[in-house]
Amino acid sequence: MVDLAGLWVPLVTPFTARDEVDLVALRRLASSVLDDGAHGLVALGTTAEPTSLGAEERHAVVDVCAEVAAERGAGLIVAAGTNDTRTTLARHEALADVPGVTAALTVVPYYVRPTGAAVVAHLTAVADRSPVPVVVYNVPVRTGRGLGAAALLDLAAHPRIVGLKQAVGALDVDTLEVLASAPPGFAVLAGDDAFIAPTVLLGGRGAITASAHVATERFAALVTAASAGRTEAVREHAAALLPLVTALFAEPNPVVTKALLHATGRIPTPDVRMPLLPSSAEALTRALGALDRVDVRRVASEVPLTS
Ligand SMILES: O=C(O)C1=N[C@H](C(=O)O)C[C@H](O)C1
Repeated sequence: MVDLAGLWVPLVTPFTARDEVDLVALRRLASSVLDDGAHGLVALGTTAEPTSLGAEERHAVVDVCAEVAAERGAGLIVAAGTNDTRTTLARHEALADVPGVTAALTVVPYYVRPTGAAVVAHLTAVADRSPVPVVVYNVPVRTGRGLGAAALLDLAAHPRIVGLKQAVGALDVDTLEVLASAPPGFAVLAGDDAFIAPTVLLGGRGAITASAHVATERFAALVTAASAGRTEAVREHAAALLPLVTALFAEPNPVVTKALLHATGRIPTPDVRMPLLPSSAEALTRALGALDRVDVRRVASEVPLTS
């Protein structure tokens, strides 16, 4: 049984002023979110700007995340999907050499626009050969192709496909069908930060949440409360966090999050690589205000302990 329950933070890639990956800052960030209640780390998620990293940089990022996860006994998901099957297979096979990987995150191939049947064939071929379990990443706004309930439930029946990061911008009927009908060992994770509460209340196992770089304790408490069905607490946490989530996603992820982490002294620069542009001053001001209004101390007793 793969343990995907809880809050997973897809880490940004901090850059130095010389545009190098700052592995020291990455290590610090990874440790801090685990200290603050995250169950695990996601390396090379969309938030990490993976398409702007070279092969050596990608390896270095994964190595740091693997080290920190191992030190803390935390989970590690590594995003290994891309838009061609051969490269996707090679990236999954390479995970055999990374210790402690909980699962690979495998995105629906973007840009190419294969048929639904072809996307299922791609994900099945990858899962057949992957040395680690696979979590499917369904994010049509980024990929141009979305998977509906029938395809997702087909994939959920594969013994190596253990979960779904669902990011369809809504709690739609397909998501409800998957939550209702997926096998017990299959974990649905909220992939849109604004939809953690309803997804987990309806049976989702947790969330992969870029916003949780900040106010991590409160996001962890939200997931914990929703998993336990404590609806009053869920409403309170979700209401407190929504302005922060909308502020962080006012511009393309992760530009505002990086600006906020820099402004609060947690990464050395707010820099993103082109084609992203840095956050506007207005978006940062709004995010700082939203973060200021989240009371993280309200939740101390609800944060699950990591080892
Ligand atoms: O990197 C991720 O994983 C996430 N990416 C999403 C996106 O940028 O679309 C947002 C989500 O919080 C996690």
